[in-house]
Amino acid sequence: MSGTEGVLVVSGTGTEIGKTVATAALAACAVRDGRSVAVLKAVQTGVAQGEPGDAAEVARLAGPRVTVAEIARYPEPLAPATAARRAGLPYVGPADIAEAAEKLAAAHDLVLVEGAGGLLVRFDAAGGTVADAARALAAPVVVVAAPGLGTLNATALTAEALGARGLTCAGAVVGSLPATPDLATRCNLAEWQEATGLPLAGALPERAAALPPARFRASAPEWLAPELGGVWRLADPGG
Ligand SMILES: Nc1ncnc2c1ncn2[C@@H]1O[C@H](COP(=O)(O)OP(=O)(O)OP(=O)(O)O)[C@@H](O)[C@H]1O
Ligand SMILES: C[C@H](N)[C@H](N)CCCCCC(=O)O
Ligand SMILES: [Mg+2]
Repeated sequence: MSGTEGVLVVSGTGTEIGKTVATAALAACAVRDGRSVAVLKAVQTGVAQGEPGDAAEVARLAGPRVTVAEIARYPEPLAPATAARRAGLPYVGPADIAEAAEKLAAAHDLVLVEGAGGLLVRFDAAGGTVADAARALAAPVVVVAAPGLGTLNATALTAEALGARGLTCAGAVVGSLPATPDLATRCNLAEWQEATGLPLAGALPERAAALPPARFRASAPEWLAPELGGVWRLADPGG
């Protein structure tokens, strides 16, 4: 089994797509392989101070051996730049994200950086994105995507945006795969690389986040391809 090290940015085709759950699975695989892991939720929006956000969800699923951190949070469930402006709070831009990730990387084998929403969501008034942070870090990007009808276009657009910025994709991961995939999903999985330009490197079952955490950690390698630290392979989806 190979795996991940250094800094990896976990982005996706949009919000509520399974980035946090996929991040927890990536972290769990690396911990199982004996690596020290930190997860940085760059900016959390839509969660009040003291409430559990994405970092807490990663800690719950991936376990106490994973260091979790968050740079800032803003109360309204909006893009970070918008939420910061409306709250009258300082922006957290790509350079801040890169600096925080580098600090964590000095003390961990693997740092996973989760953005907010998709790749081009704005973090500051200058329009800085998590793609800019990935560039500053020279970090590969994992693209978490939906499985069903419409995902091929959204994933291909994300692939183009990565390519235009000279960024490397570490693989696309389906964030939540139904137990009984419909026709579009089966066809999407079969055509993924050809249609999107990104290699498919895993798929989390839709029940993953509801599993008891110990079971989540034990099962995570089944959901991620060897290049992401697991043993997943695409079974014939019948598309
Ligand atoms: N594989 C899965 N199993 C169970 N629940 C899932 C799975 N994938 C996503 N979910 C649920 O869907 C919701 C959105 O997932 P998640 O929080 O990972 O999205 P996200 O892409 O990280 O969104 P954001 O942009 O807000 O960070 C959550 O309530 C999560 O528990
Ligand atoms: C609040 C939400 N869950 C995310 N944290 C932020 C998503 C911003 C998406 C912006 C957009 O693409 O329209
Ligand atoms: Mg998230």
